[in-house]
Amino acid sequence: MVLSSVLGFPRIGANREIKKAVEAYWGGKLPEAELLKTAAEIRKSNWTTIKAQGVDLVPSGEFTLYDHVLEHSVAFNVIPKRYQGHGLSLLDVFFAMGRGRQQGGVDVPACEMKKWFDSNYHFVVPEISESVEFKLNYNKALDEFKEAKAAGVTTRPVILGPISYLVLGKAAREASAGFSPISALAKLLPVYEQLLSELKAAGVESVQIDEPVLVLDATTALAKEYATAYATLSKVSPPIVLATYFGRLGDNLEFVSKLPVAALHIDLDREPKQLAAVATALKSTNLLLSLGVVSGRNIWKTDFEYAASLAAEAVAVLGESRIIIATSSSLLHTPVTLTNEKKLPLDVLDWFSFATEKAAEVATIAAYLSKSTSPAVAAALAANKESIAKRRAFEKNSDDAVRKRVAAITPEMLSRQNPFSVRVKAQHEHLKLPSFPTTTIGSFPQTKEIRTARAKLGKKEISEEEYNEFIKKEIETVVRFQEKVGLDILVHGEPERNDMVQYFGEQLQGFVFTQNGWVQSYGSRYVRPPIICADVSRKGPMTVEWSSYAQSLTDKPMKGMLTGPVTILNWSFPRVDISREMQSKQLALALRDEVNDLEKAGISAIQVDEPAIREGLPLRRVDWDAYLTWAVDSFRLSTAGLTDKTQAHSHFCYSDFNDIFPSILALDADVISIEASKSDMKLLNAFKEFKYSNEIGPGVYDIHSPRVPSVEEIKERIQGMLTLIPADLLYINPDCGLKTRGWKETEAALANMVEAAKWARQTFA
Ligand code: MET
Ligand SMILES: [Zn+2]
Repeated sequence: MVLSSVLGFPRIGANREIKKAVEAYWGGKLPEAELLKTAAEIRKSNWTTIKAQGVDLVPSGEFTLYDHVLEHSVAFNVIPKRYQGHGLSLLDVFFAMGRGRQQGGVDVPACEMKKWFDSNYHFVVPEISESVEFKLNYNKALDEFKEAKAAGVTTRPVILGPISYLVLGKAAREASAGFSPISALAKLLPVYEQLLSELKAAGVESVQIDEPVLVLDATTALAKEYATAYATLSKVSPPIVLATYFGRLGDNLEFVSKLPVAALHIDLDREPKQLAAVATALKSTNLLLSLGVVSGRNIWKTDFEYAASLAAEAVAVLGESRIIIATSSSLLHTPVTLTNEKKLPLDVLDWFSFATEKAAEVATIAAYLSKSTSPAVAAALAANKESIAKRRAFEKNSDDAVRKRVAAITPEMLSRQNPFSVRVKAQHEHLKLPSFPTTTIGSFPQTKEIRTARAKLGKKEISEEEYNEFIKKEIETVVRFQEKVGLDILVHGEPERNDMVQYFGEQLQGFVFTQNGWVQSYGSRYVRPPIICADVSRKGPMTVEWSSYAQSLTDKPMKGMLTGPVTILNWSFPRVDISREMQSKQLALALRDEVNDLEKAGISAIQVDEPAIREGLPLRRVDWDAYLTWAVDSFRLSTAGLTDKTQAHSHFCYSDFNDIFPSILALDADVISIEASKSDMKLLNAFKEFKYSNEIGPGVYDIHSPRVPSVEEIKERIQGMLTLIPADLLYINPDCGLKTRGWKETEAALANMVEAAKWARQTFA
């Protein structure tokens, strides 16, 4: 019999229960016990749901109230000194590390956060040094296994493997120069041994150990560490399913297939081509092969025939008994269930599968391969066949005008009329900017009032006119505040936007939307990615009215604000029937029209945000160039229609941009703002290597925390930047948009920022 397995499930609850509970707890409105009760309810519901779909191997232990990597850090006692000694409970230490804390005399910023591989999920980066005293503060995998058992579900605990944990970490500040986290492996392993032997003692039948770094190039050098670690762990552990995802094993297959584990999981959604090599490599071993055929990253219904054909290939080499049908990765990147979608037309709804439905998919495919004679399985197969055929028929409808326009893109369309050195003069004259210009990244606090107004509009409790009036007032408040505090390039604050991608998707042709398709981005922040389902085009101007209105209120330059083509693509669920490049170019053309319209309407600075450009980067270096070429071209295509005097801005955040810095340069944006303070200004190292010749504002303070940076602190950052960036190129701005912040801290922080900029003008200009 072929078994089915799910690698992980969303932790947010079908109705975002966790968000509500966690935020209430942070706000002091929910006691810890209640929070933990909600968490337990979600876990139980997840286990029973997955089991009810017929899945054999149900995951546990991957649940978290913030981030699963952070869970490992706190459980392993990898808690930086700055979070210790405040008398906080372990739960509050956990949250303080995730989001910072400024309360009751404690004032600590959050730990660094990074994107999880090429997804829009963010993890909290472990800080490792020689002095970390690893110990097991608690065994979450064990606790949740027992909890599931009590709820009537036997689960397969999931943990992040020791090598991935260390490789994803960074050297703590107190570590000695040249310290590499992986060198702590020998000290960390005993903790894993204890954790795993406790699982074994509790009767756990198999454990899923995630080692996603195995799909990265850099891991090849770690073959020895893998061999040592897994030789040690396999002695005390329940049988290990070694899980890889988001990419291919490549050369690492050679050593991975020799590890003393019971099974290997591979991602066949992303890398179906690796199947033949992996199956062959496992042939002479006893390992089972878990086939990730149901996408953990996208929402399209799985084509059962295709999945079964892949599985058949593996069965031919290894035999049925050595095959497991699985999701490609954790389902954490997909929404919880389709049953919450009441507004999608039925034929559209039929294209999709969310986490719950995907659990049913793995079970059905496994049953099919096991030659099940169940009528329910037969019906599911028939329904799948029909649904896939209908979707393929729909996908054939291309928009000829859009396709022709993409085909007609010329090299001239990718370049501004003059080089930056010429443009910058025209721009400074036109915009009348002081040295060290101050600006923000776009959004201002999305207050409860704003969200309520939008919800009311959605429920038709207020009219479009009333809503627009409300938004106008908001814009006016934001403009007046910026004038008062003394910012130089203003923004309208983006109050009309539910989300920086969704807002555009809703106005473009080619997208569909879910009501409840929330996916965790970080902590309690969730996004609802739009779905690209057809060729994309602009129906009409999208932001021109708001930007013009905002500009009409002030003599200061108003920055227009757009989300870039690559980011819209990377933060949507893309089509799988045409290339990402094609989708990106279609988006770029639509945005190019918007950029040109904004300029015509008198907007002289236009920011095209590309925070997600890095996360779309292929995980293997050999694949980089192809992606970066079309990504850079897409950005240039959207902005190159501007005349010299109009500034094209762009913005980047929460990724390590150092390694794609040449491509950031190649965008030829006049000004970029880039998050820098949360990653300890390490971004600035890139300036040592590459000379950035256009204008740039590395963020001077972290915006993910309500903590207000002092003037001194900002001055220090500016001083640090000036050691690497010429004074005449430097802009002063926060790390990112302020939408998650409250007004109180926003006002205080921006006032401090402006004061620091004034000091810089006096001191360095
Ligand atoms: C994640 S980047 C956000 C950029 C956007 N303009 C904002 O300010 O919110
Ligand atoms: Zn940002």
